[in-house]
Amino acid sequence: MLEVEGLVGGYGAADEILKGIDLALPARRMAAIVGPNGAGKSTLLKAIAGLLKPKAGGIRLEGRALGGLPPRSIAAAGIAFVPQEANIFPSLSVRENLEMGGYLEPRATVAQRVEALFARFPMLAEKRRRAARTLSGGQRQILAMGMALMVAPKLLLLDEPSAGLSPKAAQGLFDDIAAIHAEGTAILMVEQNALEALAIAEDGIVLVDGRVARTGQAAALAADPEVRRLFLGG
Ligand SMILES: Nc1ncnc2c1ncn2[C@@H]1O[C@H](COP(=O)(O)OP(=O)(O)OP(=O)(O)O)[C@@H](O)[C@H]1O
Repeated sequence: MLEVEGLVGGYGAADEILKGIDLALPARRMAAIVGPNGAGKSTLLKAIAGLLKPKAGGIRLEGRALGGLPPRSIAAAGIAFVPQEANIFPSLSVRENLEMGGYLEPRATVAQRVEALFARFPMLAEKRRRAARTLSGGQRQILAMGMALMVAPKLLLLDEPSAGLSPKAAQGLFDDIAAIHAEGTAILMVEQNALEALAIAEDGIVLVDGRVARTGQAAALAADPEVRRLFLGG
């Protein structure tokens, strides 16, 4: 469903963070992108979401070229991006945040999807009138994912969803991510908690210095002593 070919790009004219990335993700599949700090993992997600203009290479969703399109068109094509930071509106209520997530959708669809998300995540229903700033870190991440799910995306891009969470909160969040995937959404997730991410993903992609160093079945990569030693901190 998603094909990335020879993707080169960075933040300025001179810097090249992504040095020729190739990857493919079938429909409904989940892949974890892991690798050392500064490898370009977040940059890759930003490029797919249209926040960075690639210098070279292609990005296709179901055969349609997306490289160079504005983020709004990429969202409309079915890709929703949850950035690592500033991914909710703190002063708006939980419900208003979800409504913002669906601002491209017709009003009736928004109301329906908010109700579906309340049924799916009872915590969001319970706190629907609370300002988002009063949520815990893990609850904020669920709200941020809920906002992304408001467009019923084919592909969800998650940038370090467990960042800053306690191990227990992170595990709860990973369980929710696994459930969202099981319900049929393809997910490409960047994670520092590499082993936990590989445990819920089907595929693993190890990114090192702007290039794909290894790909394979997530479980096989997590069990590979060389991958563990070189890329996953032992
Ligand atoms: N907004 C930005 N402007 C300029 N350079 C940036 C920006 N964001 C990231 N970079 C640079 O791009 C490179 C890759 O960063 P990126 O955040 O993609 O790495 P990462 O693999 O996600 O790392 P981490 O695991 O530490 O989050 C780094 O050298 C970083 O300094």
